[in-house]
Amino acid sequence: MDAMTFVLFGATGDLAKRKIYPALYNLYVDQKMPKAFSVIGLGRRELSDADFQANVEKSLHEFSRQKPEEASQIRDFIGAFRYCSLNNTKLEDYTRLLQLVEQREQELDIPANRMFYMSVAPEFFEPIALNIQESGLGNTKGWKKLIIEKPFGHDLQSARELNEKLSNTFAEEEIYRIDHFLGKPMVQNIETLTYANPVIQALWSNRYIANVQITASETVGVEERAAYYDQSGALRDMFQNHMLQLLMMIALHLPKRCTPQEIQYKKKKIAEALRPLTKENVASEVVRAQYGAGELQGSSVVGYLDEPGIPAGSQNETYVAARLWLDDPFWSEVPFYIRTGKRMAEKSTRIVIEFKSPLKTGHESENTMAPNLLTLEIGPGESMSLQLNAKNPLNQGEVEPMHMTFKSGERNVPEAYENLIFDAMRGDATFFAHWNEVELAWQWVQPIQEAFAAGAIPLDTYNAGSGGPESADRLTAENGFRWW
Ligand SMILES: NC(=O)C1=CN([C@@H]2O[C@H](COP(=O)(O)OP(=O)(O)OC[C@H]3O[C@@H](n4cnc5c(N)ncnc54)[C@H](OP(=O)(O)O)[C@@H]3O)[C@@H](O)[C@H]2O)C=CC1
Ligand SMILES: O=C1O[C@H](COP(=O)(O)O)[C@@H](O)[C@H](O)[C@H]1O
Repeated sequence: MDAMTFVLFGATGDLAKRKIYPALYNLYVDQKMPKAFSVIGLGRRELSDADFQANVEKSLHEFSRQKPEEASQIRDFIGAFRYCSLNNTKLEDYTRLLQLVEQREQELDIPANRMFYMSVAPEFFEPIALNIQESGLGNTKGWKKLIIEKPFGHDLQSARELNEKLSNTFAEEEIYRIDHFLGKPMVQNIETLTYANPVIQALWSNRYIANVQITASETVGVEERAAYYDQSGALRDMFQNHMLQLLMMIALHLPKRCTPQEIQYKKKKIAEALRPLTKENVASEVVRAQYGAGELQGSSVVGYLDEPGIPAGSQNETYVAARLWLDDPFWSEVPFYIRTGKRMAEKSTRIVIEFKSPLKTGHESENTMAPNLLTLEIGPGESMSLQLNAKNPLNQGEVEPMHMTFKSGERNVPEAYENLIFDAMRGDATFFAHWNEVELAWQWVQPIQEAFAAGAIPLDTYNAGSGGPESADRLTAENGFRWW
């Protein structure tokens, strides 16, 4: 692993505290950080290096997967951190930053390899990239890379503009667009599952698969993010990025272990194969809804419109479900159902593959037999479970479902941000969103955005703590299925 300087914009923010510092620390403990590295934290507020280091240490005690125990290890780790007060939009502030970066490179005697991480609000993505270029920070003799947070644009046009601007400073292969769902261990496992298991590989097509269901249900509501979420909604916040990325990953055909470039190529092919929605059919393929008041885990919770900061009469969706089709030889005629919502009964992100009914046997129990299901539980907790049918030993005439389940159990597995930062450091883009995928995903959701804006799709309601709006059942039922 190359020695490097990690330049973090948004170092005093929530994401840095909860995810980025713990990720760096766990990589350090697991000896996955370079032998020599320096971290430069940036934000507007004035902090001394000591204050900054104390904040980082506090975040590790609170949020790290592996709790810091050895004082010397912690000291060594946070000793690599320096702070520089900077306004993202002021070019003159970058002169001080460049000086500090160069000074640290000299002190540590490391090459000018620079990893820039934009953990700031999206309106700063463009000015930061420009200032990195203008200040000379980007003209390095070593490598430079950019990790960029979501959201990447708020529609097709703004995403294209952002990409265009970033490309003046960073080449595509230098940009690592974070989609943290791609860092989740079970999602990273999909690739291996499909190429390393002949049993699964043989079944991975429309010949055996009846439908694919991707669910991300959350119990949390809008929390303290009203200003962002009311502009974003479930479509932009979850569907365009995380959910479509899961679809691309699960639909991949991997006859062998592939390079990052091959995976990106295959994901692009899947995204291109998504059958476009039209003005005429969008309302029949998409359901949107907003949560009302309800009961969740024994407590009453308010509806979306009564959440702090939500404007009266907001028509923003907190739930989206859709039926998608891939015009691809492997997947034609297989519906993909996607749903995601806030304030639902349970927190669960999962993919369920429903297999076609068993071969016709003429046996009377055939119609009542449960389908074979392969369930990949992505979080919280990870498991993989296969539902098969077996004879009930107490009633020999009866066929009943049985489950074979693998749980990752007590293993203290790395978190998404650890996996992703590690991959970016070593230059592996397999689990990052390539521009082609991002652009195609925005292109696919555009008719939905337009239909929402025009009020062409009714905004249904569902009670907080429920399984979502009943109207979503239509999407599966119309093809003879149900949600799992
Ligand atoms: N928090 C989360 O769970 C998630 C966040 N994200 C994304 O990560 C990014 C950061 O989010 P989050 O950490 O929550 O945001 P916060 O609002 O908590 O932090 C924003 C950071 O930006 C800095 N900042 C704001 N304005 C300026 C400025 N003009 N110049 C320099 N620094 C500035 C702030 O520092 P200061 O106040 O000192 O200036 C602070 O460090 C966003 O893109 C978000 O969408 C993505 C997924 C989850
Ligand atoms: O990106 C986001 O993801 C979270 C859900 O992530 P998870 O890892 O907790 O499943 C979601 O709550 C948030 O609204 C969205 O911005």
